Amino acid sequence: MRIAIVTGASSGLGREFVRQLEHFYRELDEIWVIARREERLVELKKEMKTYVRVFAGDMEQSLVYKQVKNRLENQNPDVRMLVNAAGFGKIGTVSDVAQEDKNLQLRMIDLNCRGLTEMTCVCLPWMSRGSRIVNLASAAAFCPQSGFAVYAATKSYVLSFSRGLGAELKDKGIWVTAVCPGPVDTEFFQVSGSAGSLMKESVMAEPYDVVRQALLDVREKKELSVYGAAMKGAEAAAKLLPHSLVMKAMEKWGR
Ligand SMILES: NC(=O)C1=CN([C@@H]2O[C@H](COP(=O)(O)OP(=O)(O)OC[C@H]3O[C@@H](n4cnc5c(N)ncnc54)[C@H](OP(=O)(O)O)[C@@H]3O)[C@@H](O)[C@H]2O)C=CC1
Ligand SMILES: CC(=O)[C@H](N)C(=O)O
Repeated sequence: MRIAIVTGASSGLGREFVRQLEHFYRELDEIWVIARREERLVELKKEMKTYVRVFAGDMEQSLVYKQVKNRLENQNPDVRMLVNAAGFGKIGTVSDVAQEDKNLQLRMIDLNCRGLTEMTCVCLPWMSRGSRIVNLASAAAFCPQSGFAVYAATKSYVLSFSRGLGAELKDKGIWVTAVCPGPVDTEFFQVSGSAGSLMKESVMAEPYDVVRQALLDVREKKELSVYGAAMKGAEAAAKLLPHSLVMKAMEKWGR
């Protein structure tokens, strides 16, 4: 049985991956979807032609990983693709966010870094030559960001982890792609607080376009998927210029 597993499938980019996977990979027998909001996952299941198996659970807790692992052990599927999309951010300085909720940033690190790593480790034994791992990093991974410091740091982890893991798995024919979009119009900003700046609003992308580009890049075994000219420019700037300069520019125009 050939399956794909998608975390964060109840909205935004994760849900869009599930929708487009059906068209990109016609040979899938099942898509397993993970998020806390079960009713959203059930809704998604209803609209899909491919069988969708729902795992409703909190990835900050251990139970859902055990449930996925048990199911993998029982069914012994070939995991053709893992999409790690579950994640969140919070706009604000480290001290302001901590004052509002002292655990929030720690939970962010837990979900964005530990959760993504744990789900990858759970799935890896069931992946084989040609399988793909798709990790939602962000353009925020390219350079530190004041006012979004913990989030950007978690995404630098995702980018670095994806590249290191990709190098480890290359000989096994398993390909890892880090997806690094700029702002995308999803529920992300309802959780994080407003996208805020005119600059962010002006480069806001649609989930459909970002995911389509990502799946094309995944097909071509690209290490990175960066959607749009503006974010490609941001990637180049962060490579070529001192980060202190890029950070100043972002402070001036980015918020
Ligand atoms: N939107 C953007 O501008 C960008 C987003 N990204 C990244 O893309 C990924 C997806 O974000 P996006 O789709 O935009 O945001 P959304 O808020 O639309 O989706 C986030 C998803 O993560 C799930 N999730 C959140 N917390 C948990 C949890 N504790 N356990 C299980 N699932 C959880 C949510 O499901 P539920 O609440 O039901 O649990 C939801 O399905 C994130 O990693 C984000 O950092 C990267 C670059 C840009
Ligand atoms: C939420 C994101 O990851 C996005 N790249 C942004 O910086 O707004």
